[in-house]
Amino acid sequence: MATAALARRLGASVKDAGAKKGSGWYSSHMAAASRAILERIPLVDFTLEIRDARIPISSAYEDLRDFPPSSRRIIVLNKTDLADRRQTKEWLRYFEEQSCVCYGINSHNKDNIKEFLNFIQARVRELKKDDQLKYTTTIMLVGIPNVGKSSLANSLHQIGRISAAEKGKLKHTIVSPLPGETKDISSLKIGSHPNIYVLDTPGVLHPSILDVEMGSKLVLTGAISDSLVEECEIAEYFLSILNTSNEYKHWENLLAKEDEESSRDHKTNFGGNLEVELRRRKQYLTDHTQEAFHIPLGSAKDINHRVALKLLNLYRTGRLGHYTLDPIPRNAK
Ligand SMILES: Nc1nc2c(ncn2[C@@H]2O[C@H](COP(=O)(O)OP(=O)(O)OP(=O)(O)O)[C@@H](O)[C@H]2O)c(=O)[nH]1
Repeated sequence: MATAALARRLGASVKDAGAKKGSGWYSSHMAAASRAILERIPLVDFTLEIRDARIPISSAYEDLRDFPPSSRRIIVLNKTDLADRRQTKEWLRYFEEQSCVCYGINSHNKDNIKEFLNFIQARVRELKKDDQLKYTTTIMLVGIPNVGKSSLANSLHQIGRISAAEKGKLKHTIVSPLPGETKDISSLKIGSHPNIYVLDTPGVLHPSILDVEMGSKLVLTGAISDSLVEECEIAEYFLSILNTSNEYKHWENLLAKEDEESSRDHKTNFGGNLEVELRRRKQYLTDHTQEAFHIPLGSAKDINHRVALKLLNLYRTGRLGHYTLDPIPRNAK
């Protein structure tokens, strides 16, 4: 079946699941969080809207849709390591053309975080000229579930404190591959002179997703829990995307390239041993990729389910290539 038809079928299942009271993706904690976030927007200095770089439009935070672009609102496309690099550049250009301040980032990459911290500090200096610099700056991270708000908050906290030579224990907000794990608003210090704090907030989705294709992208990228629909249906949708892309042609190169990138990142970030890391990585990829496509004995339904889970895990961790699922709007300038 064609990708669009599969997206609509999966999106319809997501929509039906969301409509079931008490068991959908919208929970009472989201309603409370949405109100708490809206109350704080006028009080904070900056609002960072975190989106998933693979779905820059589908992952928009609904409550901010009607706010006009402003230098105090920054759109952050996170998980750029999982998206198509060329399309991310086009998306950044698109947002700039819409007069939005926009930044692309991989929250797990130390160099990205350092550059982003410099960018934030420059914005803070611009906003708080002269004596205002002695006052504390607050930055609130908002977004739909699972886009990486807590990961970004933790990374900024870690790097910010090291560069400010701050002493004391590092704090952590909850990071999880499952959506909806952050339930409270928490603050982490990311800079001194001036003091800068980030507020990590729970992910909030709109109570009803009207666009069925958007629903299918949200479940594939992990913003909506897999438990609401059949995992086989999600995997089938991913396979249809894979079939229409050229990514699989790069799979042979992907292994070598990822080895190279991963060991370089590992060395730069954590000072690891190159050879050991290369061996570990190769072994991991070989084991896991073979495991995914090896058909174990068992009922057909069980096998399909296991393969679907593995496939989704490989896709979501970037081991099957880089995909941007939202196309740039045709009427873009
Ligand atoms: N590949 C990749 N994974 C990321 C990145 N940022 C976060 N993740 C992963 O995405 C998942 C969700 O991250 P969280 O930081 O818990 O997301 P969140 O937006 O706080 O989630 P909620 O609690 O649902 O609001 C985790 O498995 C993270 O490790 C990134 O830049 N690249």
